[in-house]
Amino acid sequence: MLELHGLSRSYGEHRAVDEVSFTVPDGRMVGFVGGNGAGKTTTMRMIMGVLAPTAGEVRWDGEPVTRADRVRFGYMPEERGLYPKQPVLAQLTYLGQLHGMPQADARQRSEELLTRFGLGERLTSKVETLSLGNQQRAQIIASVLGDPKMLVLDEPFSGLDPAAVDQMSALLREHTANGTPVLFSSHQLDLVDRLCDSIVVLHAGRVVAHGTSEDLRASAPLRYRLVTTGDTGWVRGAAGVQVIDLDGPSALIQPEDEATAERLLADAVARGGVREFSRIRPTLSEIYREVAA
Ligand SMILES: Nc1ncnc2c1ncn2[C@@H]1O[C@H](COP(=O)(O)OP(=O)(O)OP(=O)(O)O)[C@@H](O)[C@H]1O
Repeated sequence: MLELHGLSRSYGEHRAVDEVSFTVPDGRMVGFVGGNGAGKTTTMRMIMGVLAPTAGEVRWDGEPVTRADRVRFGYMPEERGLYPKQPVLAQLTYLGQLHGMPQADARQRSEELLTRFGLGERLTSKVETLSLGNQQRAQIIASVLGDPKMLVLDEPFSGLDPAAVDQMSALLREHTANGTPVLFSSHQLDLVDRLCDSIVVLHAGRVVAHGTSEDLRASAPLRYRLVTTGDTGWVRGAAGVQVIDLDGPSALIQPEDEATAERLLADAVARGGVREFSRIRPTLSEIYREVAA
């Protein structure tokens, strides 16, 4: 398990990361989201020891993380790391060896993964001759070589087509199934929602929300869509109800609690036909906009 305790980093007067604390439990996939400049990359660099924290600590399995621990972490940095001029299989084999794999194993595993991800015909191609999406596939493969104990991936899904997203998701799931904690950053909120066991939302260097998508939804305001057979304008006068949007027969409302919602429904039934009365589940994007506002 990876734990961050009060991790902070300043650049001069600017506090890029401000007392960030969260955990990535064994076998769990945690999505790290936040707008441009929120501090995700800075946090990941501190996890990997590329950048020293101004304050706070990273712990691995209950102890302060060491250099030896980090050697066993798979890392996909924002700046990427493959050499453009080198053939892809040779390069991944070399990186596998750096992670302690014997050369033959590193080559076999790299070839197997490259083939699985559609690059079986490109083993001897130089990295720079691959499309950006295919370079990205090779980058992800590089980060999972050598049985990593933890995966820290900075925007691994950016630039991947939907098929590659599914293949890479399956690959990461294989690692969590073996107990490996996975932390990845992304701006693709629907993907994070679909894939992750829990989500950390960073805004201006601070954690503003943390939990499963169900937890985050539960903390979002209670909202219903009410559609009647007539004009629904009367909801404006209903006690304890905030009207978010009103368009003829259709209203988006925010009752202060469930009891108020039930009263409103009874009122609507008494006034005539009710076509729809449904709880609105906010998307992760909507929750994100609320917490980052
Ligand atoms: N080397 C640096 N020197 C000065 N400021 C920096 C440096 N690196 C990052 N910052 C600042 O720290 C803040 C956090 O940046 P960071 O790259 O961690 O954000 P991010 O969440 O990864 O953003 P993005 O989604 O755009 O990649 C930003 O305000 C950025 O300008």
